[in-house]
Amino acid sequence: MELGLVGLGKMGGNMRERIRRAGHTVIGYDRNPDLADVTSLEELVSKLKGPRVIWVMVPAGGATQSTVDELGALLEPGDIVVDGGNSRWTDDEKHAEELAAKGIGFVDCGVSGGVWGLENGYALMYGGDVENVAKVQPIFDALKPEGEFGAVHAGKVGAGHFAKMVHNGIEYAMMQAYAEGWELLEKVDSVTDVREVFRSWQEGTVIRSWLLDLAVNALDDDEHLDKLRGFAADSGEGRWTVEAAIDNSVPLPAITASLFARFASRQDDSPQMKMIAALRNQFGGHAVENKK
Ligand SMILES: O=C(CO)[C@H](O)[C@H](O)COP(=O)(O)O
Repeated sequence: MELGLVGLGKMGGNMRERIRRAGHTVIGYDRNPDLADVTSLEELVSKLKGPRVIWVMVPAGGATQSTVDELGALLEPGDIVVDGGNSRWTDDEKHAEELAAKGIGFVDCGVSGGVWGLENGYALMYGGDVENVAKVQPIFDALKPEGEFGAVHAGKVGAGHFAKMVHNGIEYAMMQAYAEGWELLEKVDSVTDVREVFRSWQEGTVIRSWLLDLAVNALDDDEHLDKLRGFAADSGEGRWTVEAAIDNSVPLPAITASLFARFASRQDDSPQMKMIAALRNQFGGHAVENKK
């Protein structure tokens, strides 16, 4: 089948290649002309035969919103827009309604696989009407990993991004657990080769996982991670997971703590620990450390 793909960055560029390898025609548009097959969204739409399927793979928020708005003005009834970015699931219903008013279908799809997806396939979590999902199915089949699992029609519009958001929340907590264990192992003198401990865990243990494999890759590149600064950004999915937990009164202590650990990583000094130190000093006369 034919697909229009908007956004050819780290994810979209490799997805175009994987879909082409499966024998489909992909016309890609990106603001960067070096990556694009066409020079504008208008040209992209004009080159596709209807009913069209356009997959949007741009950053969540403003960029996705403006792309959906522009496509809404260019597409025709019966066409479908797929949002494959890491959009907040609450945006999906809005996009579906906006496009439905013009007879255009909408499917949301959480995509996981990162830079390894080209070879390994992309895990897909999608939401939307059965009829709309069916029109995109050949593309889902091309992108998904080989084998029985790796793709799911999670429910109605928004369910795909909700499932991906929870996946990323779990990703936060798992990474935090490996990171904490690694720091503790590095701290003690009795363990002389932390990297080999991590490597040994890759087989037979209850904590083996792809994230653990990636941790070993990272330690092979830089045994004590000396080249890195202890700073971690976040793109929003962890926050949205915690917000959804609050809205639904679901306790998420591990995921919430892993999000907050990232915030702590952005401070050179801890204002709240100054207050703790001051209070311990006030009530117990405990020693404080003064700035040099
Ligand atoms: O979707 C992904 C992996 O599954 C992204 O790589 C992930 O969302 C990165 O998120 P953050 O910047 O918040 O760590």
